[in-house]
Amino acid sequence: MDIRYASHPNEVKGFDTSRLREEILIESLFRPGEVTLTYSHVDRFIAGGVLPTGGTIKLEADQKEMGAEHFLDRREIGIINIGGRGTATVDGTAYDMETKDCLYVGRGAKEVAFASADTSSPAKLYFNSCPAHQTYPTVKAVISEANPRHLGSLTNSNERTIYQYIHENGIRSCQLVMGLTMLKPGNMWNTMPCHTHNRRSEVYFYFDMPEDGVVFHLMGEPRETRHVVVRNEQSIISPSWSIHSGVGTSNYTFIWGMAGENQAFDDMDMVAMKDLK
Ligand SMILES: O=C[C@H](O)[C@@H](O)CC(=O)C(=O)O
Ligand SMILES: [Zn+2]
Repeated sequence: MDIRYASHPNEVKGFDTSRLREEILIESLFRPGEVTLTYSHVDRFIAGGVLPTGGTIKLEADQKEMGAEHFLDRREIGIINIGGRGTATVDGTAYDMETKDCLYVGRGAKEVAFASADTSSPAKLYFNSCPAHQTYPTVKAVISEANPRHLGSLTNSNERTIYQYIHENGIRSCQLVMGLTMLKPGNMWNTMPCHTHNRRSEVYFYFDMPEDGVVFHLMGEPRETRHVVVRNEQSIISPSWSIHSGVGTSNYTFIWGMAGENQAFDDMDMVAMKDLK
């Protein structure tokens, strides 16, 4: 699996474009018939994707890097389908996964496997996983069961709805907080005004973008910002000290996942617009 390390903000200031991309961008998450895994030492967060184009694909532990027999021996996972209909089977129980359905699987599940209902329009299962100290029940939620929060306005080009799936008042977990944000047509900005949360790191996964569309994702300390050009179905790892915001060439959707010290979604350190550099 692809291993990423944590970097000090003072070191990141000196990175050129390719070094910054190597550290924080995950360029390829969906490969036919494979599970892709990126392991970040920031909060030991794993982000990955599964694209079942043939038979069933199992989620397996990287024996060397995880030192575990099963992927979820000491972890929990949140999975959101962004593709065609599929199934996620957890220890023999099959969960139907339509697009934008979310499945949380608690620590200790042994066999997790994925399949597409129709391989001509395969499921695309994006997931986030982090260490877990106890078992919370495995629960599925459809988008209408997620908690919607409407934010922004068309005049600020940032009208969007945040759907919270795994959070303090929704699907329970040890660390993982996860959901997705959909921008309304004509809106291109996410998370501006921006924030940091030194208590948690966060991974963004951008999708529902045209192939030639880009998001200029903004990262860095508030007074030392940098951008990374992100394309459809790519992820960005945001260390806890970094802002995470972006502007696209058209509207898009993104999945956010967080882990760390707390799960308090609103515990953010807002950055005043006058302080950005
Ligand atoms: O800590 C919370 C996260 O950064 C996101 O949920 C923000 C977001 O989806 C948005 O403003 O559109
Ligand atoms: Zn955030």
